[in-house]
Amino acid sequence: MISFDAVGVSYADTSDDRDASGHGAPGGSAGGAGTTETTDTTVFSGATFRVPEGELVLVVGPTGSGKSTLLRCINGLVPHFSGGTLHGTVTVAGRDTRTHRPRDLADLVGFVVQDPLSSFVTDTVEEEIAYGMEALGVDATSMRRRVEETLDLLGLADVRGRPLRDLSGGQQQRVAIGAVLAAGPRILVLDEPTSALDPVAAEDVLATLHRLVHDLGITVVVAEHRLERVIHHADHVVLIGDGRVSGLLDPADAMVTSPIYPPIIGLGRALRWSPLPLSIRDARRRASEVRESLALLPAPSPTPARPAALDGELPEGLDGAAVARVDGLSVRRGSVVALRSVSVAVAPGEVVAVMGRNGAGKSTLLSALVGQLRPSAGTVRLGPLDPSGARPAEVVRRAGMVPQDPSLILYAESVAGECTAADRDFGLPRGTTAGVLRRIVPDVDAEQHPRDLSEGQRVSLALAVILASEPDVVLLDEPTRGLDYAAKRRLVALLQQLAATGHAVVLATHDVELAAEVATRVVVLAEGEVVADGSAASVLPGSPAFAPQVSKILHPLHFLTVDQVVAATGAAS
Ligand SMILES: Nc1ncnc2c1ncn2[C@@H]1O[C@H](COP(=O)(O)OP(=O)(O)OP(=O)(O)O)[C@@H](O)[C@H]1O
Ligand SMILES: Nc1ncnc2c1ncn2[C@@H]1O[C@H](COP(=O)(O)OP(=O)(O)OP(=O)(O)O)[C@@H](O)[C@H]1O
Repeated sequence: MISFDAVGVSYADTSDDRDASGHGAPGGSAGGAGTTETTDTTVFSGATFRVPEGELVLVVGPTGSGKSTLLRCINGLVPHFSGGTLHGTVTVAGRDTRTHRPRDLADLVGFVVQDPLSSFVTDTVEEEIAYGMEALGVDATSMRRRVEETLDLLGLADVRGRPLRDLSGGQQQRVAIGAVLAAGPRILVLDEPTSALDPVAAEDVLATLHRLVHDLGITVVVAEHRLERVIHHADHVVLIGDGRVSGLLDPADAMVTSPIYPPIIGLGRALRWSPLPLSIRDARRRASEVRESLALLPAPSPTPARPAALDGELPEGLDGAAVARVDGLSVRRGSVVALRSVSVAVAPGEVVAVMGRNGAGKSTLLSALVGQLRPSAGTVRLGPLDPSGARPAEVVRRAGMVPQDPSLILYAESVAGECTAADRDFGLPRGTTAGVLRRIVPDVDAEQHPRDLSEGQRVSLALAVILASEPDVVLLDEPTRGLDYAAKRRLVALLQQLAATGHAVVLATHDVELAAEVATRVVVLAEGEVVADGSAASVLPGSPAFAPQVSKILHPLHFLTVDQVVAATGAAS
């Protein structure tokens, strides 16, 4: 049904001949380069595979390896709108994408892009869900029914009339998925669909996709970095990296050698399990012996190692040393009370993960900490400073935030320009920001325009700009979108280094594996209130939503990460 025959894509270095929106010149550059002297960069070549009807195929590859590019070939965005040059042939249900533009494929292929906000064409939730159906001429009665079904399916009934731009990041991602699902395409292509979803919402969306594949024969192609969320739903895996693309592989076979693998596979590999289990259930069965032997050993030391005095709740006496604190904080956003009487203090050396369902108030808390939102009650302090009354220059010295949409803090025309500007703005030695960027993702092209970066590259650039300046407290809003496991490990190392040198880190995240690796403390918000606040080892394992894979497999033992198990058993990582 989807057929790739010797497919390759290259991008011309065309920063001069693009329109301001960052999309290719109208008509694209199918088969041709831009209007200026250009050099082509090949993203991948020689992709040959066929996805049969009714399969769920997962595309796996490092940050910037070409997953989005490959997905865009399926609905014709490459070559028609993304500026890429297409080699070879892609056909979808017999239609050649070179001669069929995205709108000629819209009845067949639904596409959920990585950045939901950029895909919205209407103003409110209901309108957006109905829009795709209207465009396809679905009759009013069916449309009404499908809108209701979709609102229920994605937990959006409560926000149905709300403006899209006032929704939280996860709520926006749900709308983007719902809008595409409601139109009922035969083929669904989703680019990192769960990156902004809380763990329960992510599981719901994937269970829905699974049902569509199994019950209705829909074909689904999905690219996702959080393999722990998807791998057990996949019929086949396509690996992409170093410019090459595999054929369709059995998921368990692919995981034996894939350089990218979730913790369950890391554990299976370390303990030399064969075949490798893909589901928690299979892994738990396989792990019964290990659980027994680990139970005889002392409990693992918390990760990461940190001063004992800072473990868990902020000890009294250290209160005065808090680099950031909110007391009795309430924040109203339009008609919504996003935070209610929240009190949290963060000390130097802490890495605090703020977790909670979509819309729980995580981004609101971060925005209030940098003074972007004013309290309706309570106080916010960065050290002694009240950020909402302070000059921006005073705030940025104390707190730096990477927002959920990283492009909000990127202004320059090139990666190098962005890094130089950050060095200058923060009075850093030349090359500091570029050095931090290289530590997260080593091979970003310095001349590239930020708008042309892959999502993970763009997130990394924003992280580098903020981390390089080393403010007292670093605030990161869902910082791992687009990041592969290796980049995440490098980010974890950077954050631990910052914490070890007396800085504090607060990250709002749904990435439970990241929280398990890096958080010294976890604060859980629900409906704007703090419902848990303690060490990662005390908060994460007990929660069905936030327990990391290793914890689920070894429950009731308190192991959170593969490294802890390796350290305890002496197994090879
Ligand atoms: N429009 C474009 N013009 C020029 N280069 C591009 C363009 N889009 C992507 N690239 C480059 O092509 C490569 C592949 O990008 P792509 O977005 O397909 O990667 P990805 O695997 O989806 O990344 P991520 O995991 O970060 O989402 C990257 O090096 C990126 O910088
Ligand atoms: N600009 C806004 N205007 C009105 N309400 C808003 C606005 N931004 C967010 N909200 C609402 O405030 C509540 C908290 O949103 P917030 O973005 O803080 O949640 P979150 O926990 O970060 O969610 P997510 O995990 O989905 O990113 C949600 O109900 C959201 O819809």
